[in-house]
Amino acid sequence: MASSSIFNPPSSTTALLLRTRRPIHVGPTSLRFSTIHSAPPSSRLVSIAASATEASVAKVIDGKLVAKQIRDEIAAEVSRMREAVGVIPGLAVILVGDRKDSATYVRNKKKACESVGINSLEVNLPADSTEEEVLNYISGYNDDPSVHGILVQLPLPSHMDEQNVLNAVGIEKDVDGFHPLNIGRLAMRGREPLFVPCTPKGCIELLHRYGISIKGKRAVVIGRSNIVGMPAALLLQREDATVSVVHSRTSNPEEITRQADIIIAAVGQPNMVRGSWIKPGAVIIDVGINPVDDPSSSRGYRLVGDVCYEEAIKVASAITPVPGGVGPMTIAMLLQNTLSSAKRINSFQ
Ligand SMILES: Nc1nc(=O)c2c([nH]1)NC[C@@H]1CN(c3ccc(C(=O)N[C@@H](CCC(=O)O)C(=O)O)cc3)C=[N+]21
Repeated sequence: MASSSIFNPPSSTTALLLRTRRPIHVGPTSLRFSTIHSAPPSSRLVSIAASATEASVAKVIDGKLVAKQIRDEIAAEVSRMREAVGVIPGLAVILVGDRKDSATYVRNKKKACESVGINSLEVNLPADSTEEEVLNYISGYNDDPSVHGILVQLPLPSHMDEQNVLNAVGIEKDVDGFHPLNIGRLAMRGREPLFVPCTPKGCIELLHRYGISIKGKRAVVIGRSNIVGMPAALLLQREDATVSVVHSRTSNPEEITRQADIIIAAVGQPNMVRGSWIKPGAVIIDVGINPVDDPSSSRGYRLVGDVCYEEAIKVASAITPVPGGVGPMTIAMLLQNTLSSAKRINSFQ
């Protein structure tokens, strides 16, 4: 098989390869050259020499396409369960306030639910609601057998104690994976969380589905948030990577990042990771979704990642775009968590 197939995009012809999720072991060196040059070993030396002068371009990891594939798989499972036991998975989303970005995300989640046959319930509370009102809704959904997943859209208004609210979500319906018990289990060897947070789970799923092996690799996570950076580092470690976390107090972020075979960037700083930060052949998962002014766009802004895409694409072997990378995967993982919750609650395999 040509070595370039390792990074074949998930088209229908490669769907089988992708679905098997068999780890394909590719060292950083072979990653570096095999993706760009599919030449046989005898001419590899020539390829290496050429790569120093020729511009090479990273494979684009198509999160939108993979997310669509996953939604199709979920839709099939949802109807199988409905036909077998008459249960339809239900997701309750609690949105407090009227932040425009949050409203957009919630709308997208609802659309995604509809597209796979998951029921979505939504409550939009005013920004000046009390924490107690939010807790009351959570408790109602905890007791509601038609609800299998509860998501409290973040950020909450500043007068609420976010952790207190997240703690109230029943652990068996915590499809965001933000409950301290789920996070705690994620951090422990030999334990399994009921749910893994959607964004980091989507990052790992992209690596798996593109046949990029993690075991033994050097991974650098940039950012240490509770919802992305920290769980991403834990997940990579569970996948046997050697993990470093770079954050705002790291004295030499560029130097550390340049050691990485796999970079997960989740800081919310537009274009922070430059080409010079990237080891040639590294794989980049860009979680950042940052609006920057763009008068030429109809919205007046466009979205860019935490990684300078134009520079990175010339150095990396594979990279996720923004938009169309991790974002759609986050929502696909939420649907997957909701389905698996409904299956667990109903003892349906
Ligand atoms: N409890 C909670 N759980 C979350 O999972 C959660 C949250 N709160 N608060 C906000 C963040 C952000 N988030 C995104 C999901 C999808 C896209 C997404 O699909 N983005 C598209 C672009 C969308 C556009 O064009 O505007 C893309 O990257 O291609 C982005 C961001 C989930 N979050």
